[in-house]
Amino acid sequence: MNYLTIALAKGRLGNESIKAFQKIGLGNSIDPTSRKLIFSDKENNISYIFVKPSDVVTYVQNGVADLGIVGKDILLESNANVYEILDLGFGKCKFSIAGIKNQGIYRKDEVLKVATKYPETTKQYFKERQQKIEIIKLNGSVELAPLVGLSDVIVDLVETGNTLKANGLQVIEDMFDISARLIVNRVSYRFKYDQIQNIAEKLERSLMKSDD
Ligand SMILES: Nc1ncnc2c1ncn2[C@@H]1O[C@H](COP(=O)(O)OP(=O)(O)OP(=O)(O)O)[C@@H](O)[C@H]1O
Ligand SMILES: O=P(O)(O)OC[C@H]1O[C@H](OP(=O)(O)OP(=O)(O)O)[C@H](O)[C@@H]1O
Repeated sequence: MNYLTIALAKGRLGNESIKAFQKIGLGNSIDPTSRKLIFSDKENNISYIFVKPSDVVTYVQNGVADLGIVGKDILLESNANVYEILDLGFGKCKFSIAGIKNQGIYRKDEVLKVATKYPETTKQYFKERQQKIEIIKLNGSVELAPLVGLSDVIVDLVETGNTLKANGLQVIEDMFDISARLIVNRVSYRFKYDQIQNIAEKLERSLMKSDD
């Protein structure tokens, strides 16, 4: 049996990711309350490493990890050279444009100021719609930007809509559906195909069961 390394995100997707592996009889070596960043499961020949959500792609793309779980938002933004083999169905939210007023956002001759944590996805989206924009790159609390006049609109993740509502904002346009995805290093997928496919199929089957 080959040795597999699996990169999981700390934070929001962490617990769901651990649960997904535990449902298929893996991941029992992980202690979510610990500050440790690496857990080895010698019985199943697997190591789990815990990294920042946006770094999961980096570890998988470089082959340090064979597999990873990451939000589709990060995949869109990073344009990573990895295989995305399964939609895991958790971490569901939408990538949306939001603003103070529900008015047309497309102002062909004017530059629209857009605050976001996701500059690449935002640039691409507006380019396809021939809207000139100025990106204001933020690292969080993006909803604040239109309130204080830093931007006209924001591009951010929306789940319940509570953050928008609490700040007097509303969705103007939904861009993409987001959820957690299982990603695989391209070389690992060739050389460890059976083992990886086995895990992916088990995860998929267990997801279908929990949908019932
Ligand atoms: N409100 C949300 N509802 C559902 N899923 C979300 C929500 N916000 C983020 N996510 C998903 O969870 C992933 C991780 O989000 P999390 O909030 O843990 O980290 P982050 O704040 O984006 O990253 P960092 O820790 O680097 O600041 C996101 O990439 C996205 O796929
Ligand atoms: O629609 P809701 O259910 O309110 O969720 C949306 C919020 O969740 C995420 O923020 P997060 O909590 O990760 O904080 P951040 O702003 O620091 O990224 C996202 O950036 C929104 O702000």
